[in-house]
Amino acid sequence: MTLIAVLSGDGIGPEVTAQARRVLEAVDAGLQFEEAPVGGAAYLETGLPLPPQTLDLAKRADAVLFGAVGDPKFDALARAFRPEAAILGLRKELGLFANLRPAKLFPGLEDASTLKREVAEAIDLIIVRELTGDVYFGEKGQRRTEDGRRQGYDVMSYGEDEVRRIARIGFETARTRGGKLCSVDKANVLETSQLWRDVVNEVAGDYPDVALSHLYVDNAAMQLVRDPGQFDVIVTGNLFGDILSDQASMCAGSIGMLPSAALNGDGKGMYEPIHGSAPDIAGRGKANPCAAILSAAMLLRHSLARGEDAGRVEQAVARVLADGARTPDLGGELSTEAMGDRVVNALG
Ligand SMILES: NC(=O)C1=CN([C@@H]2O[C@H](COP(=O)(O)OP(=O)(O)OC[C@H]3O[C@@H](n4cnc5c(N)ncnc54)[C@H](O)[C@@H]3O)[C@@H](O)[C@H]2O)C=CC1
Ligand SMILES: CC(C)CC(=O)C(=O)O
Ligand SMILES: [Mg+2]
Repeated sequence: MTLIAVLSGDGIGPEVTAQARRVLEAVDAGLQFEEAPVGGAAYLETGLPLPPQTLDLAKRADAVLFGAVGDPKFDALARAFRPEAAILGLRKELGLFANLRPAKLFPGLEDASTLKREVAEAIDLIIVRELTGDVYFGEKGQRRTEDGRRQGYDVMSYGEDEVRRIARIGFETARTRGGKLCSVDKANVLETSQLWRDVVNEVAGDYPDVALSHLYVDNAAMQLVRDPGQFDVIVTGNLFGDILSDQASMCAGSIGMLPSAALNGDGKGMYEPIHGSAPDIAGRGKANPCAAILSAAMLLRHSLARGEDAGRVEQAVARVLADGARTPDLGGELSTEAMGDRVVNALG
């Protein structure tokens, strides 16, 4: 029996996750699903954003299908109780250090991209984002300086082992694609980045067949909109990867199009769209479910070793988009559920 934990969360999380689950059910009626509350929904139910029974389910399951967490109504809570603590906790507890975020333009979405058609057409890259380190997990807090002023701090740090293992994922990913890896850092200013760059260069010795380059993150952000076709695989830290992937999503037409896989290097994975809970459109059937559906395809490929089924789902999404199916973010009028219907029907 294959068990999928479904943690759909807040805002549009449940709306898009429902469509991803339907697609998985259409691919294999034998998959078992178990749902558990997470994020703001879990806080309201249990007083905790990541209750022990939810974490236990995520650990027991063969894979986790995750929606999104967060809502402004929880902003005043202490950090440990905010919905976002749940996703950071899951990533840490499950050891999901490698986040794959593919960005490519599906044929038909050229006009949805913020880039000129001929520039947009070339985007087909994967951001390999480190996911359990960096400022998100360093010491943090607020304090008073000696003169009584408030100060906030978040410590950015990386150990060499953390950099080495994500660099290896970057090189291995590049090997399966175009053989090009671009490491993104801020080594002209940050010690963390200098270590990052040194370690990536050391690991490169094991991958002479991969062409390695380095970019500072500010330049990388600019290059991503100037000429995204130059990138094959980008490997970068947690913070930079978070920001660059949202940016890459608009090159590919919408933040509602980008899926992700968070992996522990041993088959365990959590699969989620890169977007958040989108409180501005939640509850109105306006969310694009494609990112969640494509995340389900990544689940099939990476946790269930069912690459052929993953390809079927990706082709179904490509087919309905080529036929003109569009949610509002892509300039259309289809509801979240209607878009899910189209993809399920295209699966045949
Ligand atoms: N993985 C997660 O659970 C994440 C959670 N968040 C949380 O989500 C909440 C909202 O954050 P925001 O900064 O507004 O980012 P967001 O990604 O939720 O939304 C940004 C913009 O993109 C639009 N958008 C997002 N997903 C869409 C989709 N599938 N279809 C159509 N439009 C879509 C939204 O309507 C909004 O205008 C916050 O509480 C934040 O902390 C943010 C990012 C990731
Ligand atoms: C709550 C955030 C750390 C999640 C996020 O923005 C992301 O992983 O893309
Ligand atoms: Mg993000």
